[in-house]
Amino acid sequence: MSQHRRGQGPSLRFTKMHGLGNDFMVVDAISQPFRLRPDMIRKLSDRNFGIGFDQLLVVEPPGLPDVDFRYRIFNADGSEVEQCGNGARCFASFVRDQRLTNKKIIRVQTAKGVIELRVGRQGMVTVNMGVPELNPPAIPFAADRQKTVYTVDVDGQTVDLSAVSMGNPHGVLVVDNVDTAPVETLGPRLESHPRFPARANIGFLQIVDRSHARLRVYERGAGETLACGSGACAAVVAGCLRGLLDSRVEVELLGGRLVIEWKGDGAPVMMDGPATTVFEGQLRLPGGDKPSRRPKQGKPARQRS
Ligand SMILES: N[C@@H](CCC[C@H](N)C(=O)O)C(=O)O
Repeated sequence: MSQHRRGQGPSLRFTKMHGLGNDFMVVDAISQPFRLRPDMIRKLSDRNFGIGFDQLLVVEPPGLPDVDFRYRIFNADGSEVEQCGNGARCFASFVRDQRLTNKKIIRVQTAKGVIELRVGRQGMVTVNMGVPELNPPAIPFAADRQKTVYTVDVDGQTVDLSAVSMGNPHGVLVVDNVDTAPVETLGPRLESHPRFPARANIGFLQIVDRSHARLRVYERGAGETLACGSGACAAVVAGCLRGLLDSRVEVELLGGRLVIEWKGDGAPVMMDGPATTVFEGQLRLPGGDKPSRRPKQGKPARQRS
């Protein structure tokens, strides 16, 4: 429970976790009061002046029947988003470690629907990430009709990409070699491109063979990360639709490997990978950031203002 010391704000227990180096601050907002403003999230995400993380994950009681928890996700820039695949695996491991559940199959409500997490052996978790969305307005992506590959103008140059939503928006480019791909330059331009009105995560996909791929992702609201689970799912969907990949693919990211399976049209994407706990900590919040019992429902990420 939170405690107050004279002249200081309340304290907050958190756990630092990662999925293949995509790192998280995870907070149990069921057994302690919790609320953080976006500016506070940005400060805490700082790797020099804060705890350092790509995303903040918050565990809340469910708001729907037949669901175990509600899962809220905030990017390092403070924006609330709909989906985080690596975070989902850490979420499953966290709620079991904290004894919030002993179930091995956990149903979780996200801002874009319900996902199912299956806890396996040796820290591995399988996530049913749901059916990918390819309809442009639902991604959202500006296009007059649905296509597998769109040509996008970036400062006078054209780039071919696929647009996929895994609950959150992704653009996927096929490149010859991820080591030399223009992730730092093209990533931020496409992340905030006007054709992605809610911004997007941008994946650079290298096909090794039909069941192996390499991937780097410039994440919306976090920059390039060591791994992006929803990005790996979107990349495999894009690769399958382009006829370049089979239905079961090992995706090599900077931080390690994920196995992604997609059986095609109308089928959900399954993601298999590890979840790792690094340490547990307690944070003294400034007086002005008093947690409240009722966390406010945030809006999905929009254009940076
Ligand atoms: N790292 C995540 C994705 C986190 C959210 C993303 N940056 C967004 O804004 O949609 C993953 O593993 O999927």
